[in-house]
Amino acid sequence: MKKVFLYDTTLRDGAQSERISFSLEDKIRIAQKLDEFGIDYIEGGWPGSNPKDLNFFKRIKEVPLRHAKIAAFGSTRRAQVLPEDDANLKALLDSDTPVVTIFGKSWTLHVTEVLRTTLENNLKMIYDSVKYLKSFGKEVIYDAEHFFDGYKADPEYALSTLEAASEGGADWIVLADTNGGTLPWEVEEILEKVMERIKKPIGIHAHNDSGLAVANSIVSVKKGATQVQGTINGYGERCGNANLCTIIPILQLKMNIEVVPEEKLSQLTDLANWVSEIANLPPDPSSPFVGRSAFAHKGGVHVNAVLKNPKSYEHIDPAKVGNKRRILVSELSGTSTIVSKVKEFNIDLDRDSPLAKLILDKITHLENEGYYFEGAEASFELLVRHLLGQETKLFDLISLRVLIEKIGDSGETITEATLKLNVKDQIVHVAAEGDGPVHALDQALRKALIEFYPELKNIHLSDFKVRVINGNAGTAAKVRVLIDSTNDKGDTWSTVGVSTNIIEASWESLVQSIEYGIMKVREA
Ligand SMILES: CC(=O)SCCNC(=O)CCNC(=O)[C@H](O)C(C)(C)COP(=O)(O)OP(=O)(O)OC[C@H]1O[C@@H](n2cnc3c(N)ncnc32)[C@H](O)[C@@H]1OP(=O)(O)O
Ligand SMILES: CC(=O)C(=O)O
Repeated sequence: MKKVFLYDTTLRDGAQSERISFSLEDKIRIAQKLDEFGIDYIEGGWPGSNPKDLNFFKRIKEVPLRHAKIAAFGSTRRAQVLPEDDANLKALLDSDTPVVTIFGKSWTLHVTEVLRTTLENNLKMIYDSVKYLKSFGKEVIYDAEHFFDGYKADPEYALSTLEAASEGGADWIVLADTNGGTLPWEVEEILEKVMERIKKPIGIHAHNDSGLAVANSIVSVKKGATQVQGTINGYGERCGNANLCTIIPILQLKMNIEVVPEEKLSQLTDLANWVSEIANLPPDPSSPFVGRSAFAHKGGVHVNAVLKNPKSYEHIDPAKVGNKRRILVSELSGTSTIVSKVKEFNIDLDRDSPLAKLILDKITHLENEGYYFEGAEASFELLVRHLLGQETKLFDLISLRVLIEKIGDSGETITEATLKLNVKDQIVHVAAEGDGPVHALDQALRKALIEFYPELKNIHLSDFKVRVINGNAGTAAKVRVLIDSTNDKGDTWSTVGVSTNIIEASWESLVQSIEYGIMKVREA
């Protein structure tokens, strides 16, 4: 099998994603990370588009890269302009990159209706632009925009556009499924025809509008394409681009094509999460290979089998891509799940023990009441420890009161919580204000406990989610409150509370969050 080159366009096509706006600093950091990971080509942006992209190419020249080549992206020359007078081609050359990628039109509809020029002139635009860039010694990648749609409309014309690029001296001909509507077998058939005519290295650039970008990329490689363009996490305009985080492990683990060093592959999950952090988008838990749920087992039957042999429900070893197996506890669990899960807390339980059965019954009952342990593993651990008779309670509640006062439509809302607790046989009575009822309760609880549990100062609430469980009961519906917490070491944990009263559900979740945080500090 020939070498397959990875071409990343997260910084250009990925940035065309609806919710993404990378800063210049973000772009530099992502480029460095992609280089370290072993990506062959990094498309940095369109220098003719905006000052940020222009500056990216200035800045990246100062950054020592180990492996990747930086590509600047743009279009062929404008219809009525000579290459040497074309502002876009000038900006590409000014970027001073070793690689320049230009896209041109393959589809007659785009030539006549979008460029509004003749079919003949479009061929000249492609040929002239590539030839001009080649005369400056650039590696030129020609992206044939809408190639598959163009081929379906007029195969001869679409092929003649590739010939124009090839004759102009393009080093690569990349076929783009720009609208993402092509099916894998169409890609295969069309690629075969292209390869009969064009004797240049071929690449694929697929969009995901039919959910087929990865499939179309993979069949292209199978047919002989040696460059795959895509983005980290599949970011891109509309439904995104081909997801390199899916393509890389498929090529490497299933098709035996080494595209990155093996040790880098085991950093793929970290890379995906890191880029999503920079993009300020939550990671997609269902993302193949790298998602948090990619190797999460929930059904009792699955967990039972995975514990006997992971291959029974895992298509690869998660460690190969830096991910990990997770066993989820829920009403769908069996005793095998419980035994395996409590082992994570260093508790050995026999599968046939009454305690394993008791924990399972309790979970099933509580989930029926609206609890959700899969998303609140700290609450599960506390529950197990209580059932084992281990004391984790920090205090006894004597009374709790929350007052909310607002006078007049424009008056400020004041929220105050009062707590009376028995902490280590001392009665503590405190009040605190907060931005809302949960904040006020949190503030009061901290005030009451800090002198007994000074570790509390390093525990913080990071997220608070409320979900109505039986919505048709209106305001009498039960609510589930999930609280995420963190500590100064970066550990995170989640707890759950359920009640028809949002304050009570929040209190339950809040108390557990603090109990768990203190328990972990003391264990350590
Ligand atoms: C398939 C892809 O993903 S291509 C990449 C798409 N990405 C972007 O568009 C992001 C960056 N784009 C931009 O910043 C701006 O659109 C610019 C700077 C490139 C152009 O801005 P403007 O000059 O104001 O033009 P505008 O965006 O309104 O229209 C695009 C022009 O490019 C022309 N054009 C489109 N494709 C090509 C091509 N392959 N070769 C030459 N010209 C082209 C269009 O015909 C249109 O010109 P016209 O209306 O005079 O015919
Ligand atoms: C080149 C490109 O981004 C496309 O055709 O989709």
